[in-house]
Amino acid sequence: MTPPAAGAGATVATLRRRIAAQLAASCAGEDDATPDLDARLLVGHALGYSPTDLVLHDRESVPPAIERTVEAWADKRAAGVPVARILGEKEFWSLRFALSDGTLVPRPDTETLVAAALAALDGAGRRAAPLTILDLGTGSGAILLALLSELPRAIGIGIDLSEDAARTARRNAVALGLGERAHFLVGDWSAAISGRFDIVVSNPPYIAAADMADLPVAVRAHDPHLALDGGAEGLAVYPGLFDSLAAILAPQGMAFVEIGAGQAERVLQMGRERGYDAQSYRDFAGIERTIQLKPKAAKIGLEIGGEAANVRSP
Ligand SMILES: C[S@@+](CC[C@H](N)C(=O)[O-])C[C@H]1O[C@@H](n2cnc3c(N)ncnc32)[C@H](O)[C@@H]1O
Repeated sequence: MTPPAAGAGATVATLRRRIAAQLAASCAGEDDATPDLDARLLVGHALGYSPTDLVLHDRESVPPAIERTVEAWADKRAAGVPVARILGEKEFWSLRFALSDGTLVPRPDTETLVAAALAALDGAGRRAAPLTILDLGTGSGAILLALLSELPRAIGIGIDLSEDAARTARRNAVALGLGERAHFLVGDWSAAISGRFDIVVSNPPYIAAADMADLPVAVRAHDPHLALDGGAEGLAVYPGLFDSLAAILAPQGMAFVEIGAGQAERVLQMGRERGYDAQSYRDFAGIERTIQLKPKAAKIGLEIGGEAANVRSP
């Protein structure tokens, strides 16, 4: 079907189809292109409708100013800017996260880590316990805030080296009504943390140096380098992070870290060499995406705390 021309008094449906056709043409040949979804997100955002609600409003006419806004956004999308960067927000765990220059766009794959932590807590009968959570490299706060939204008695600290990210995470916590239970600090991983946590989570940078240049432009040009660069083999952060667990993980605590495709064997090994029980969880594509570490020796007692010192508030 030929998409309707611009300027013909667009309805929601005609605008959506025209934008989808423009985006399909601009991304022809890209495997992971989603022109229909992108068009729904752009039109829906401009009109204040969710992508699913949009279909209920298909016959409404679109005010010309909104049509022009959507057209400008579509031109940016066609030039390779991700939808989340155009709109300045991304949904993660069905929650809305504002983004800024210093934050990674949270990825659906990372929901594997959230689901793994919740499943492990359910298995231990601890979902309703007064838990403490530490999120290292918190970015937009996606992991910590998703967990807090599911764990009514938990409190948490998110740390990022990027002050911009820590500020954005704090804004997200307040916007999501979780500001009382989430605190954000600027710091170098857990260097300045004293106290032990029931749950330590991290999605560290894990792109290998050789792969950085091959990343899609949407990632390479729009996600912060600090959030991506995992050193020569992509595994540079894990040894230090795992070493630090001895000082920050409660005796019955659990750590969950995200990994890249093909990294599971070596990261599991790093965890086991340090005396942890280690297991992996797969994402929806079947890729081992999350590693869980648990101290082997069953120690008695649970330290609640997580007192942060010598770190700057954003
Ligand atoms: C892959 S991103 C993950 C962001 C977020 N947790 C998520 O899953 O969407 C890695 C994060 O680690 C942060 N980071 C990098 N080096 C760091 C360091 N030395 N100390 C603390 N955070 C760091 C980056 O700024 C970035 O926000």
